[in-house]
Amino acid sequence: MSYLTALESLKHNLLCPPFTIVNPLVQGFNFKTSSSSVKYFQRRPLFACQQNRRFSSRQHLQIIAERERDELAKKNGFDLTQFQLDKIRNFSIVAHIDHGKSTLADRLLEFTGTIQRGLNQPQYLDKLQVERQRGITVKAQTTSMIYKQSNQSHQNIDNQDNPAFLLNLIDTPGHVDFSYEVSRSLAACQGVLLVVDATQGIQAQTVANFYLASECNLAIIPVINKIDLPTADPDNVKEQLASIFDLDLSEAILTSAKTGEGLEKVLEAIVERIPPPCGKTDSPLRMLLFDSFFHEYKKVICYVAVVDGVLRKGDRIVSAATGKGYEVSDVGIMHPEFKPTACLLTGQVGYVVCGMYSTQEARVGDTLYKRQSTIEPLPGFQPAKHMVFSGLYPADGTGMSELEHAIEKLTCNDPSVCVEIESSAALGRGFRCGFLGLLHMDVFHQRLQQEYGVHVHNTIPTVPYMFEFEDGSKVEMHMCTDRYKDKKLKAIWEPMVIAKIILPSEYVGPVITLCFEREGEQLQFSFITSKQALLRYRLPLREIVVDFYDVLKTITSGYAIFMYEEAEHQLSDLIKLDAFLNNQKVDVLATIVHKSRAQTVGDSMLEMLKKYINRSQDNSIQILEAITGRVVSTQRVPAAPLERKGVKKQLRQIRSVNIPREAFLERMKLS
Ligand SMILES: Nc1nc2c(ncn2[C@@H]2O[C@H](COP(=O)(O)OP(=O)(O)OP(=O)(O)O)[C@@H](O)[C@H]2O)c(=O)[nH]1
Repeated sequence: MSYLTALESLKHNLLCPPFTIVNPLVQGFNFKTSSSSVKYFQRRPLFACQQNRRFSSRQHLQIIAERERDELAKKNGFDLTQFQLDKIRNFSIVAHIDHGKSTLADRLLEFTGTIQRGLNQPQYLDKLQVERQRGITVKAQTTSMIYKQSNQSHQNIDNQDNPAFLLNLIDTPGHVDFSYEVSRSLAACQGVLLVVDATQGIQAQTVANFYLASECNLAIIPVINKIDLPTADPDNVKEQLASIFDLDLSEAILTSAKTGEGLEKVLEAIVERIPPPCGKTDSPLRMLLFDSFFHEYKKVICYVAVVDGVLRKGDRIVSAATGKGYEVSDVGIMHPEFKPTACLLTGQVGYVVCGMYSTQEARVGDTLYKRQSTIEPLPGFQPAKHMVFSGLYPADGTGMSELEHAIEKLTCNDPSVCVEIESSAALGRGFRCGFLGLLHMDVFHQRLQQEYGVHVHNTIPTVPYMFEFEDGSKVEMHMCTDRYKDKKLKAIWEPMVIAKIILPSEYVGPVITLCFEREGEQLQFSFITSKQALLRYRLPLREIVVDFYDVLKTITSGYAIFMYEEAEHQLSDLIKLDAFLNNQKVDVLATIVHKSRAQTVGDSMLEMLKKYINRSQDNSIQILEAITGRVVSTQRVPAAPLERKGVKKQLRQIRSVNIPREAFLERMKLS
């Protein structure tokens, strides 16, 4: 574990009163510790401590801290039993990217006294370093708040004295690449706040999230945010909500997450319009595992929604997916950090620690239930649909097993990534991973480095092609492997999407040109209103995943709404280019390109290889079209003395030809 990771873990999970972070060297602390921990502190002077206490190691500190935290929780007695079903509301905040979800979530946490903070603090629920650096949410976060209605607002509901409600909020990401986080979160909710930026109006993910929530039969509360901005046009947004979603205009709540305007109305609407969960309190326990993450000491921590029954610390539970049994060692809610409770009741959302060690055990969508009871498992989740695949190989001193552990832990927190082992003659052993998009892939790499300190080389991302062989069989492939070298390739089919673009009429011309350039086939062109047009196109996925949306946003000044759904694979003019060194095929150099670009890509690959190839003997390089065997490009590299001494060490020997690692990395940038 890196020092920074340890520190973050301490900050988030360990440091509750009476612990503080101190710098013992700067503050002159006299640590009477074992010699190894003295060394530890000297190398890493920042550490957690409690005055007048001694800790012989980090583990010792951890154990003491956890024991004290549990004692504290018992003393404070966080009692969830007061929140029976009718006093619970579970909801997600959903929106298009940057419409203000996380800011609104922060304000709600402040309003309910769940967090106290000053101005200009980073967003509380965007906890990951990558989120703070990029300014976007990539991970759904769950937090509970206790909301007491004011006398005035409460008079409309019932006649008890100021009842308290347990509100479970899930803040979700807005970018389409993280939509799997949204769909899983919705499974733990009965309603959503659909936030729309008052200056931008309805956008692609507003539409996608609206339909996701509707499909789950959730109550939808439209919230028009950023009304403090001079360009805000809430009336226009209300009209859009009515025309596109058929929502009642009076349902929309106007807010400014910046100034705090409208917050109480939002909380009242949550209590009044979102139904309480409808589980059975006296049935056997059934809970949905909807998220998880890996904790250095406790191992997997599961986020669960209790659908029926009650979960208590010490209960023995079973996973419906694996049949394995566990004992619950800790249970609680996020308020706003881990708050142990004695139990979780029907309808409540919280965390469970039960000794699971990996993603093989903690499967999102799984049903957990009590041993010796018979239950019907919950429906679970649709598997994630991977749009791009890329190889990850250890780099810069990272070992294969280190990378494997890091990927295992990270996929526990991001189950939308699929992983399988692959090996390449050029890069050694690595992993082939599937992602929901390029941003998702980028964020995954960054998290590997920042949260687990591992370094990776990634291969060029590809979409999943379908290879058809002469014997009639078809196989989906996301790398140019030689696994099926005994079969004769007949054709390549590529994944397609049906794209729907809603845009102001004045931008129709440039968007039609863009779709044409990206090999799109027009399916529909119509006008929704006199000012808004609708275009539908069938497009190759490979053209979408790279930069289509960015270009579309630029040419329409950000006004186009873009959505797409999967379509069937299509037989395409694609060809596989194989590279031959001294008449022998080198699988890691193979690539798939459109026929029209075969010559250009073949030539540049050859030039690049020539630059790097070992000239100690006569070598020939050829790029061939795999199906027809047509030679696209060919070169001879004549023998010459090695230019650099010692270069041999860095070379990979393939088919008796030495190729340096950087050649493969450069090759990845081509095509
Ligand atoms: N003026 C103004 N700015 C706001 C308001 N709400 C959010 N913002 C700003 O809008 C930007 C995006 O806000 P976020 O809360 O990060 O948006 P988000 O929807 O959570 O973004 P993602 O999670 O990345 O999709 C930030 O710069 C916020 O400070 C508001 O009511 N008024």
